[in-house]
Amino acid sequence: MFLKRTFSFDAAHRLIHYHGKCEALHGHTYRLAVTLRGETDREGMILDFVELKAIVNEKVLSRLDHAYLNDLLEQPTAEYIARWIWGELETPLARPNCRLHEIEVWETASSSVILRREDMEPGRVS
Ligand SMILES: Nc1nc2c(c(=O)[nH]1)N=C([C@H](O)[C@H](O)COP(=O)(O)OP(=O)(O)OP(=O)(O)O)CN2
Ligand SMILES: [Zn+2]
Repeated sequence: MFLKRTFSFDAAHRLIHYHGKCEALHGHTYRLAVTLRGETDREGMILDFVELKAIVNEKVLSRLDHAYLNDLLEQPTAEYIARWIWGELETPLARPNCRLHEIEVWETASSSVILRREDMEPGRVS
């Protein structure tokens, strides 16, 4: 079974290895979806939504919201932001009954990237 919770954060960035309007400093209201895959525990939950929110707030949103993303990543594309978020969340969300399955980052209402566990396997190009 899959469990998903969505979040949002506002951040500024510029794409330095890019020729076009996104080279210039600008901002987005990003949306983030965190999906776990697992089995229900004795409380009937894959993971308490409240706990998921607290972990994502502490590990990710506290660092990305109202931040300049180039301070964190040289080229803060949605792809690299998703990878960074995966690295921050994989261990804190790991449980005997579930683990991180997917990160989706929307840069605009119509554009998103999806990063799944299989993309993070060694040797995969992602
Ligand atoms: N594969 C990717 N392509 C682009 C990324 C990215 O992260 N991954 N990022 C950008 C820019 O950050 C840019 O801000 C997004 O541009 P655009 O989609 O044109 O966004 P707009 O808000 O201007 O959307 P409109 O629908 O044109 O108003 C570029 N590419
Ligand atoms: Zn942008």
